[in-house]
Amino acid sequence: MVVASPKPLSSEKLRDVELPIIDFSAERSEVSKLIVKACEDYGFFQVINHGVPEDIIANLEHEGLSFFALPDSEKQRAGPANPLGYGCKNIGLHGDKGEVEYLTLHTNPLSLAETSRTISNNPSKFSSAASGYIEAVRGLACELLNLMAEGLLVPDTSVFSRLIRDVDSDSILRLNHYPPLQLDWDTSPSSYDRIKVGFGEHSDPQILTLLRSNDVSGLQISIEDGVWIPVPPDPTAFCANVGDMLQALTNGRFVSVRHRALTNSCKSRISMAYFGGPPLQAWITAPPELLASNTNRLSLYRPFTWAEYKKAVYSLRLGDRRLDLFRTCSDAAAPGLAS
Ligand SMILES: C=C1C[C@]23C[C@@]1(O)CC[C@H]2[C@@]12CC[C@H](O)[C@@](C)(C(=O)O1)[C@H]2[C@@H]3C(=O)O
Ligand SMILES: O=C(O)CCC(=O)C(=O)O
Ligand SMILES: [Fe+2]
Repeated sequence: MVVASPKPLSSEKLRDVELPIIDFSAERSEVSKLIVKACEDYGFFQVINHGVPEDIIANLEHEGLSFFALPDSEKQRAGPANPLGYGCKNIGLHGDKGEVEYLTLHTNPLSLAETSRTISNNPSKFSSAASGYIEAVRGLACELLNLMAEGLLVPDTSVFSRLIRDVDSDSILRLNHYPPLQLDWDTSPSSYDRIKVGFGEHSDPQILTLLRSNDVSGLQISIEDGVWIPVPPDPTAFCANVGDMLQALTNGRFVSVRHRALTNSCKSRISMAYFGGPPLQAWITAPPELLASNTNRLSLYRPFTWAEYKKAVYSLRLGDRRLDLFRTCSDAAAPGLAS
């Protein structure tokens, strides 16, 4: 069957680019150089041979699929997403919509145990699958952040990872489910336009996101407005997204990647994203070594706390470029926020 794209997607360009794949089992200094290059060029890479045990991933995927298969009335017990909990089609608080249902959980063990009671009839099974996954993926995220600091020649190599290892880190686990689209036989041929936006264009606000999906395509990244690069699905890999906080912490050397997820398949897509965030009171400032490499030794962003940034995140729309609001030079700020 020919798959056509609906109006909002048809004016866009798709570009076939080979995105960086990092083999985590390769030699350390080589890995750190490649990661830095990927974060500078794309703010994105895929990690293979990452060492997160398959059964840990499979357990959480199984729990997620069981939850999303429940009748609506049962899923609603875990909602509405405010912002934690179950949400369907509404993203955030300002009218963003998408063909997605999701569960957003705080990684804090007490919060996780509490939310699990609304998610499953066997809450301890759900929370142990989620906490096993969080622990393993946080370990990988910390290692990647250490490699980034090494590659950037920052002497304090745990300067970034410390923020997400902190017991008070404000990190999130999110399960997204993009159901296969139903064919509507009795309407016009346009009902065959099967590509829909599951999760609209945005950047992730936190430091680093590690996202794992099943073998169904949908994720795309953009490094140029209106041009999209599809990410080949690989259930054995993790996608790493530089978040807004890492862009600020590297004084703009790394770019927080704009991305989105489309639903385009007869198969349902499930993704599990770990968003490594700092503690609420943490100050976001680049280490001095990264300021010195900047031509005029200035910081691109004014110092701010994650709490202050998070407030801005939740007061804005999904696609807004919020980091621009924190730039030091007013003339360098983007003229406007996306609608
Ligand atoms: C529209 C929104 C949803 C979001 C909070 C926001 O106001 C803007 C950022 C969105 C985002 C994108 C990445 C993650 O999926 C997320 C959990 C996050 O931290 O920022 C979502 C937020 C959300 O769905 O609550
Ligand atoms: O499901 C995906 O592939 C992307 C999800 C995403 O970008 C997010 O949850 O922030
Ligand atoms: Fe995202």
